[in-house]
Amino acid sequence: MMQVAEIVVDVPTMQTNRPWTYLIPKSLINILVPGMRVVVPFGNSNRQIQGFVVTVHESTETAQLKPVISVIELNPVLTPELIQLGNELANRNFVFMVSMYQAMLPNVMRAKYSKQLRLNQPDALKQPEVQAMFADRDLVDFNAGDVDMALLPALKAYQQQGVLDVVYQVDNRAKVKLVRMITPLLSTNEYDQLRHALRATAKKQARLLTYLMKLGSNPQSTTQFEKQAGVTANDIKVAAQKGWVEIEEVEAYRIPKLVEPIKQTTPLTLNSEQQDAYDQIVAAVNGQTNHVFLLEGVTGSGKTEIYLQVIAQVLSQNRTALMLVPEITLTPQMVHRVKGRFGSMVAVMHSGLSDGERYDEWRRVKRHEAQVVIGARSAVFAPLDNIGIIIVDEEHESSYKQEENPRYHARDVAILRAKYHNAVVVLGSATPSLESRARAQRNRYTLLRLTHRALANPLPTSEVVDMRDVIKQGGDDIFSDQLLKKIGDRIDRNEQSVLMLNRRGYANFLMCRQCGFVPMCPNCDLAMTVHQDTKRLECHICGANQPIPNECPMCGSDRIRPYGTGTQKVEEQLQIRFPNARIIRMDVDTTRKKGATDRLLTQFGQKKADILVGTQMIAKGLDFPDVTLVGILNADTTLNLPDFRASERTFQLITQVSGRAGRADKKGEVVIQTYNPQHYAIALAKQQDYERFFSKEMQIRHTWRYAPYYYSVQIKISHQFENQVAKAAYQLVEWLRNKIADDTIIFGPAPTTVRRMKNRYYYQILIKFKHDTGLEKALTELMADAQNLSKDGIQLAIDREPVSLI
Ligand SMILES: Nc1ncnc2c1ncn2[C@@H]1O[C@H](COP(=O)(O)OP(=O)(O)OP(=O)(O)O)[C@@H](O)[C@H]1O
Ligand SMILES: [Zn+2]
Ligand SMILES: [Zn+2]
Repeated sequence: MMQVAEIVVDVPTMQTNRPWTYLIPKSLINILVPGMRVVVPFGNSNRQIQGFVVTVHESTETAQLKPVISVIELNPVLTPELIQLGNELANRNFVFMVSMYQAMLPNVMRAKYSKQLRLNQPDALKQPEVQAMFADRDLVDFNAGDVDMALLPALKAYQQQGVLDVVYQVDNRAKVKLVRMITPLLSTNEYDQLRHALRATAKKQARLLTYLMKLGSNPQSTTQFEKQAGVTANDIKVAAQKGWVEIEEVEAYRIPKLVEPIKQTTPLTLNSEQQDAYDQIVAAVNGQTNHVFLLEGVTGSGKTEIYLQVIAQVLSQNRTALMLVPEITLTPQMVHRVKGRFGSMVAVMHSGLSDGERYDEWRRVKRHEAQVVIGARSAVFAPLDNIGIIIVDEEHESSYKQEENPRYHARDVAILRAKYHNAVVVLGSATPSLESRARAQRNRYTLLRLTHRALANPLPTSEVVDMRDVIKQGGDDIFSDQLLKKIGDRIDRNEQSVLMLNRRGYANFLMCRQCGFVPMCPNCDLAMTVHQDTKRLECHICGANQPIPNECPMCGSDRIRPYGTGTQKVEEQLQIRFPNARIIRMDVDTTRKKGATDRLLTQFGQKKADILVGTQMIAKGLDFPDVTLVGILNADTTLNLPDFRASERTFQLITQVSGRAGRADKKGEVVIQTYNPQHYAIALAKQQDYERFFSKEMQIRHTWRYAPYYYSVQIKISHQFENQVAKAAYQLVEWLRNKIADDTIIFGPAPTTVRRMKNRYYYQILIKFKHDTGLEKALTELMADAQNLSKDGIQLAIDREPVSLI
């Protein structure tokens, strides 16, 4: 009997997508446990790769097995729960196991490989240049530019003779930050005596001793010590050699910083609706029953306060809490609210952190030093033990779905994890997704409703402005008079306005008035967006950019002009109309730098600006008491998308951004500018009537057989040449037709809305079904086949419940 380990290796292909058995060498017996990262040999060449141990057991058939080479760290990085979850998700979402495991870990744990040349037989080296290369070493880094490419033929020949080997090494990039700490070893008295014994010329040592007397027995970092004592690193080294102090390296955490200090807060007294919701959730928490609640509460109804009090209850039982929020609402304001209640028990996880910060927050959770995690999508994999509650705020947000491989929906993952821990899930939103609301209708989830705002102030009143009339009367196509007047009033009253336009840049596109030419992206079938701040045209799909031409490249005319409106133009035009107004613009372009969102929102919160202009990133979560006006400049941008969720998106967006107005004691107003005033999504958003929207939209979904009545899977397929992708797509549909159930519906193949992206042509196939095991089997087969297709240059992606059909 020998100890063996089942290991999933870092080779994301269909053939390798299973655990492989390895022998555990004597030195690693009792050390190797499931969840650990290891280095193993793989393939005929035995190159070294990273693997994840999934099980350890005994076996008699071990003759053929290769041994594990080493462990990457001594503690497992995945818990048994996460391993099981990873397998389940891989299976369901047509993803490789190893890709799923890696998605659960901080970026720095993604393996990097380096290639090295190892000299085996020094005496066999005859060529002088190669001899020179190995003059003082027998390992040469292949990636670092150490190797003269002219030597490649010679190296290859030596490799074939066995003189040289190419070895692959797994680099561990997960680095702990170390700080050098200095600890005084002697008493104040002893330091004093030493100082008196010094020669008069030993000025620096005297200074060092004087400082040590002040420091008492407290350790201090060497950098701080140097600065405050006015000594050098060398002086400290001498002191250590003399036994005056001890220097050691200790681990330090990189904790993400905020502009403003955290203010501690205490629980508010809940109003009766809040209390009722709280009581039901806490009853489930106390009973440790796995249960899902849908908390449908109008904007500003105090959902966040309920979350905080439920978390407090869970913590009092020594269990842990996970709170997910969409990336764009994981604002410093939200972090302040959670840290204000739970202080250093909180770990924050989102993409705005540096790799080091993310790794350290992850370690704090892993070591049980943080019991509350607040984070965006991928935080759903936080290595928490003993979870009592999982909150998914703004549960309707499409950003919870990871759109690239490995695809997963954080809301689904949250529900799976809660099942494992017998924990409670709270899905919260003012505008729940149709899917979740429908489940509540069928009592799969418990519906909890908050129908009014927490502070007894009413919801804002909304006005819809028909922009067709405005244009007919020769008005401005960006701002209606009604909106301008209201903005002016706010400036006079020293209140604030929020204006949303869902398009960044200056203008949609550039067009020549003479010949009609529109500059297109060279890689995509999409007009390039005008950016006035950088004076460039930019493709919003692939990022390609070029200078804005002064004359038309086709006909030479200088009458080439920007068309349409983006946030930059809104800012510019607003400044012309209100020269004294202070305006902050928030979009991808102004928030790219680390900490920029925090800075801009802090400024707005401190009333250093009158108007906040932005894309949908300002629509959710913001809670500023002096915002009394919200303007939606073009409510139709999301409505016109060719997607069955267009109405739902539009309703959600208008309702959410409207909810930013009048959240404290001042009354709020909303102006909705639209070219489709009669559309039910806009009319019902004006009334903030979610329940009516829900029943209307459910009828439409039923008629057209969409979610939540049908499940859907999208297959996206692409190739460099359009005829190839079309052919493959039609063949695929033919193949599928023989495998699916009678009531399963296939749409397409059809080219995607933007036909060519990044120099590839895209086709899509949409499949709608109720229950279809034949289809499930076909899709698994297809995933295996994707690898063969990729040999012909065809890429294929299977997306369960796609959130965007564009
Ligand atoms: N019980 C309460 N007593 C007093 N103030 C409260 C209470 N509950 C919430 N508030 C306050 O009401 C405001 C709105 O609450 P909160 O931001 O939690 O609402 P929300 O439902 O999460 O809003 P949204 O969905 O619009 O982001 C906040 O300023 C909050 O401090
Ligand atoms: Zn022209
Ligand atoms: Zn492009």
